[in-house]
Amino acid sequence: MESVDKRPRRLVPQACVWRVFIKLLFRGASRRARMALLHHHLPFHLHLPTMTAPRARARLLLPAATASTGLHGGPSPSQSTVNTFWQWAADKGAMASALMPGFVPEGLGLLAQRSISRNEVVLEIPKSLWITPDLVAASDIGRLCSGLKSWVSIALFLVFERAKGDASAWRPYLDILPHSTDSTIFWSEEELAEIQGTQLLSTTLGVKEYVQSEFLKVENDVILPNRDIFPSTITYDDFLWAFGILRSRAFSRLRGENLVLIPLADLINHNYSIKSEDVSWEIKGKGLFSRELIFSLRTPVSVNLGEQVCIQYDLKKSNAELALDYGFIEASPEREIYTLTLEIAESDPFYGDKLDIAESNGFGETAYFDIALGSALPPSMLPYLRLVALGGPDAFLLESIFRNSIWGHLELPVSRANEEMICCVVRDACKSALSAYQTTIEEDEELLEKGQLDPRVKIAVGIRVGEKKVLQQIDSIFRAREQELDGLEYYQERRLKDLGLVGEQGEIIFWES
Ligand SMILES: C[S@@+](CC[C@H](N)C(=O)[O-])C[C@H]1O[C@@H](n2cnc3c(N)ncnc32)[C@H](O)[C@@H]1O
Repeated sequence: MESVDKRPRRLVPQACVWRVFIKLLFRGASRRARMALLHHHLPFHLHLPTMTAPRARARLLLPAATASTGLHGGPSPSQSTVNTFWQWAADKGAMASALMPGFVPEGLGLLAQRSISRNEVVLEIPKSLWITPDLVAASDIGRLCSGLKSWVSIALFLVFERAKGDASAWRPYLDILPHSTDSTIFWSEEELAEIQGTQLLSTTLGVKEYVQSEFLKVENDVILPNRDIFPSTITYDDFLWAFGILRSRAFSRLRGENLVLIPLADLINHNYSIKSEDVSWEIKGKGLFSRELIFSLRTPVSVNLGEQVCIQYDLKKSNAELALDYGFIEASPEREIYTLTLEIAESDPFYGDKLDIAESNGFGETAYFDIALGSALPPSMLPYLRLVALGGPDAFLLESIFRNSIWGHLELPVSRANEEMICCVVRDACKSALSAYQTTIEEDEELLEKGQLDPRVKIAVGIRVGEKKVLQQIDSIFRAREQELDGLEYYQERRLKDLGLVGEQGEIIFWES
């Protein structure tokens, strides 16, 4: 579905003259997602409400949620509700010979009714059962939805149909949808206090702010002027529910403008051990001349009778994205991502030249670098950092005669002052970010080892420990670099070498005239 930009807090390093902003965005993958799907929707600056951590401590040792209250606190659908939905989907042409919906630890899921081989087609859902912007356009509220973003029109459709109750043709589907998930957008203030200091907190607040602003627009422009069509009150919470449903249930390639909800197929849960993503489903033509589109789902692994058929939702999502979209995380280092956001400040005396250089090399005024636990820094991060920090005696490199070669120069240390500056700024930003967390890595790890955490607290602890580890890793990379400053080769030395003016031992060669 349409993504939203996530503009978290800015960190201004104390000791350095230029600014580095650190914030969480959807990871590298995320960056793609952000660019493709959402980035024009959020205001750049977000205000973070003050979160009070101490009240949240009480939750730490609560037992895990019990099945009787439903996975996410709301009532679970009853077996008969699930049966009604199953029958309704079959009547509308859904084909599922080898599986059935059933209750599983993740809420509802798809259970194998026999052994199923890898790559076997397990579900086929005709387009007539999909909820698309076109379906909304042809519905009772269709004429009111022209011009709305895809996700806004489908969200409005979901809350509109839900408010109709028995009168809705979609009731059997709406009845099996969860009341909420463990996505951070549904967390209480007390639960959010558990992620105080994290990029995920600012992202979550940013997303909620975005949803609220979209709701206010749709309320003013569509709902309130059409009271005859929307007789019952539709609230921000209803709209947030629909947003959460779309984020957690739309398949990864069926988002943005292509947003589609596919009932029954959207009961498929995620299994971290499945490493193939794209082969699990496709959209293909069926029937005479292949005119009818169907969504076809294959099992990516073989499954025994009674087991769940699952897929891999998205290999590239960070834990923060998983927590935000679906309400779970994984214990794997490549999912533990911190996004360093760098910016060429408008107040920089060389702003225009730097921006020009950044743009000629595929960057902008702001650049996002996703850093994963245990992985090297993204290759273009150091050149960009050096560019942002360039000034003083090094500023000659910004002159236009260097324009074609500057990026090559920035890939190597420019000067001691420049290199020291980048170490200082990044280390300051890391220290500042680390000081905002309420707990240490050791305290978090102890909590995780003890177990018995409420699912949301477990997500919170996993997220904050992951972010802190990545920040420590970044800090240690730049600490090591700081210690090497005297041994590095800088631009002037390289230039003299190129001109043959430096001897084997690094001495400057003079000529006799
Ligand atoms: C596409 S829906 C799958 C159907 C869902 N289980 C239900 O009850 O409607 C995605 C949601 O299922 C749950 N889910 C899926 N895979 C999960 C997993 N591996 N661990 C925990 N929850 C999972 C999360 O609540 C997620 O937001």
